[in-house]
Amino acid sequence: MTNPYLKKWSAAILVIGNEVLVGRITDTNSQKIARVLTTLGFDVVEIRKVRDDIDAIAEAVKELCYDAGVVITTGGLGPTYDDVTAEAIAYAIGSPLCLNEEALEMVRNKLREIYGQEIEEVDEVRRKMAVLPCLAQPIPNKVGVAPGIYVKLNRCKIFSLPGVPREMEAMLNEFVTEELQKENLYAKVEVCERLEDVREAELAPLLKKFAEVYPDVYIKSHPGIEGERSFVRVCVLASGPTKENAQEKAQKVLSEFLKRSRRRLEIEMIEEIVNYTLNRIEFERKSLALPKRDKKGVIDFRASLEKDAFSIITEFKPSSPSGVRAKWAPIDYVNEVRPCSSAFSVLTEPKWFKGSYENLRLISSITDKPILMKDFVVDPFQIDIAYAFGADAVLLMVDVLGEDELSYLARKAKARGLQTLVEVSNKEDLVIYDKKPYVDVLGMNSRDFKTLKVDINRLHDGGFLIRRAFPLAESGVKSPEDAMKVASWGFRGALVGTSLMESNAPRELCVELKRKGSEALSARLRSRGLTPSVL
Ligand SMILES: O=C(O)c1ccccc1NCC(=O)[C@H](O)[C@H](O)COP(=O)(O)O
Repeated sequence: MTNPYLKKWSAAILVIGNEVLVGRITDTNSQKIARVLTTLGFDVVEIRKVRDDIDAIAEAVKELCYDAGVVITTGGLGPTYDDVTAEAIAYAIGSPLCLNEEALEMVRNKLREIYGQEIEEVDEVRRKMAVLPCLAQPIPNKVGVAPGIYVKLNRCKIFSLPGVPREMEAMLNEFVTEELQKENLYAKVEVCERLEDVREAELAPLLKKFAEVYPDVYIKSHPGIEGERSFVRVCVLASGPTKENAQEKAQKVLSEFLKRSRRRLEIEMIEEIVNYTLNRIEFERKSLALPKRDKKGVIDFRASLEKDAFSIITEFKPSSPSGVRAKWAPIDYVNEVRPCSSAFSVLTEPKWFKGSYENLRLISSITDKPILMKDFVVDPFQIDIAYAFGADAVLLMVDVLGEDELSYLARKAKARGLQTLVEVSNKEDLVIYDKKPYVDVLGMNSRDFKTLKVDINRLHDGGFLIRRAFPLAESGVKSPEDAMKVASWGFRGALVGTSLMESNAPRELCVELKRKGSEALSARLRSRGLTPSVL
């Protein structure tokens, strides 16, 4: 029987021989066959080893043929009593055995070549090598005597090759390759690069992420040590309709991986937080019971920011790596800043920011303003968490996620009805991400993640680069003057945490930030002959 879902491009390898099982011989054939099959575009789904036993071989061939479109066996084609592959294949496909005249001629020619004389009659022992399943085609053996066997079991192509490596390789590289190239399969290309001074464990979380985000490529790390220094070779195997296409796909994923891993390792603090978050989410996936969302519907985050000339997102931030002397508990804080707040941002990261999902739920239950869940979002489960605990938008950081993972998570957020605040840390990324349709609000952070220092001058004129998304200034806005500056640089709002959390009078400060930002914005519009309509 054939598996109805059999993929003709999946392949399996069967190594036959007691000598392999008792450890007398090291099997190198399967590795070579796997490599050739992979470069031909096949997915090798299994490599199995079996003893010289007709029933065991036949059973294995049938099982492997159930799931694979191609099965290559190696070993058991010789003249001795324990060479039983031909008989086993015949048994597996339900065919009688026949003396194959073409195969006999191949054996005779080879013997003539070896002994340098005409062979009248091939003896009984050697004739055995020409007895094949009646439906089989013999495969010429350019190096040794025993012909290989090519036969089909329903849609599964079976190639039986000799166990002697040189003989096996000659058949594999010629007959088998030519036959399989007719399949018109996708081309496969592997590209690799070495990352120096890094350990495999440090890359493990990112590798896992890439395997999730790029399910159609195979990404693998190979660690090594040279003297005192450790390195990891990272390889990406991709397939495509043409070799060029596969090469391009593999190279794109590899380059993205190298860029991301170098950046993450460079920004140590972010790397530490992200790795901790990946583990935390694994734990939460098993232990956190998601509540039913209390809030009805999702509030339009962007529309709320657009209502005001200059908007303030007030952040509830109990702690942070750069230090916050927080003076406020959630309810009091919300009541204080409510009049000036266009939206709230609630930290949920527990270790460095002392945030919690409970704060998110609480704040969302006492305000009708939209809520941003502020966390290091690296896993789609966090989107479910955000929704369940009442958020209306999520933060996605370009420095943490890179382009493809970010778009994957953004699509997940959109599917939940949540909006996105995409955060970048440089102006080049502002231009790139402004074009992405899944970005609702585009924020530029003035914090240098290596030193954690904020410098709002880094945002200079950044807002003007944003044409489609809502332009938001993030971090370091402490005074009305700062609000005026970022508004004069084209930003239409600011995300403010530390200065409000540390203030004895956050309402006054927040109102002033909003007023001065709005004034600067209207002055800018008037200087361009425009009438500010939302003031
Ligand atoms: O706030 C930190 O120390 C910090 C450190 C490392 C990564 C992110 C960090 N902050 C996240 C933010 O983006 C800010 O909380 C947000 O922009 C508000 O900034 P601020 O008004 O300066 O608190």
